Amino acid sequence: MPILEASSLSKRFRRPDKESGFKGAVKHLMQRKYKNFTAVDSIDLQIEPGEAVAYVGPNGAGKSTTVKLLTGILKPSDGTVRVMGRDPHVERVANAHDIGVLFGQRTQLWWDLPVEESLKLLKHMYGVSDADYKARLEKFDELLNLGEYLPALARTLSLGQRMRADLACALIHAPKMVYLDEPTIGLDISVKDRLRAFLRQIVDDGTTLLLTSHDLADIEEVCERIVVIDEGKIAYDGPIEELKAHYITTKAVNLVLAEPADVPALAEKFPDYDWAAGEAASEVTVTYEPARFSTAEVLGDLTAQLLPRDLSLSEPSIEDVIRRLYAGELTK
Ligand SMILES: Nc1ncnc2c1ncn2[C@@H]1O[C@H](COP(=O)(O)OP(=O)(O)OP(=O)(O)O)[C@@H](O)[C@H]1O
Repeated sequence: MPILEASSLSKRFRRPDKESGFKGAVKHLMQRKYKNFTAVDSIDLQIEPGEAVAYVGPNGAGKSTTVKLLTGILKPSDGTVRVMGRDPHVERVANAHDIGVLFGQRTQLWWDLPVEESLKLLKHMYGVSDADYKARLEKFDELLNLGEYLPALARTLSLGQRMRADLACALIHAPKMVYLDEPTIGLDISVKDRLRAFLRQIVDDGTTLLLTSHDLADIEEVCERIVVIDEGKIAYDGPIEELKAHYITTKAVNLVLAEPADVPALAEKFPDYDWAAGEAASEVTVTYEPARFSTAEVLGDLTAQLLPRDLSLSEPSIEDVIRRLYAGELTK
C-alpha cells in the first residue's frame, strides 16, 4: 500500500491581471482584476514505503507547490492527497509526527538560539524519548559532523553548517516520510557529498524520501525513481535507469590520433557510425548506437584503421535527457 497517494491534484493561484508597465500598474490600482494560474495541474503520484523519489523540473514548474500540497501547508484546489491514510491539510498535527520537511531556502532553526536548543524544543514538541534523542544526535554527528556546531547560535552558522543542522531538525523525530526541497542548494562539493551519503543512509534504513533538486548528481546518487514535472504536469515518472536506457540511445568514442585522419574517407568506409572531426586535426569522435554495435566491435573497427594515442568513451548525460524532456522533445 502506498505511503503517499495524490490523485488529480491541482493548485490554482489567483494572480493580478494587469497590463505591463507603469500605466498598467496604475490601472490595476484603480480597477483590480485577477486571473487564475494553475501551478499544479491534475497530477497523480503514488510513493511506496522505502522509495527514494526525485522530483525535478525547470524553475516555476510547480515542485515547491507540490511539496506544500503533499505536506499540508497548502490546500488543494482540486484532487486529493493521502499520506499514511491522512489528509495532510486537515490532520496537520497528526501528520507532522510522521513527516520531516526541509525547504533548503528557509530554516526552521530559531535564529537567536544555539542549534542544540532548537533541537531540544523539537524533541519536546514531538515527544521524542531521551534515549532516542541521544541515539539520533550521535548518528547525526557521525554522519553529518554536527556535534561541533550544536552550541553555536543558528545565525552564526555557514550555509553548509545550517543545512546540516536543519536536516537534523527535520529528522529528529525519525519521520517515516521525508520531503526535502533543494537540500544541497548553494553548498560546496564536499558538503554535498556528505549530505548525499547521509540521505542514502536514511533511505537504506527504511525512510521514504521525496527529493527536489536542480543538481542531478543529488538525484542519481540518492534516488532510484524520477518524476519530472513541467508546467504543473507530470512529464515522466519511472526508474532513473529506465529513463537512461530509453533515451540514451547513442554512445561515442573520442580518439586522439598519432596523425590527422581522413574523416570523409572513414565515414564512407563505416557509414553506420557517425564521424566528426574534433577541434584539433588529430581528434575524431565516432558516435554509434549501442543497440546495434557493441563497444568492443566499434573499438575493433577503429583500431584496425587508426593509431590512437588516447581514447575515451562517453554517453549523453542524464542532464541532456532531462533538458530534452523540459524542451518537450521527449515523451514517455
Ligand atoms: N502563492 C503564490 N501565488 C501566486 N503564484 C504562485 C504562488 N506560489 C507559487 N506560485 C507560482 O506557481 C508556479 C510554480 O511555483 P513553484 O514555486 O512551485 O515552482 P518550482 O518548480 O518550485 O520552481 P523553482 O525551481 O524555481 O523553485 C510559479 O509560476 C510561481 O510563480
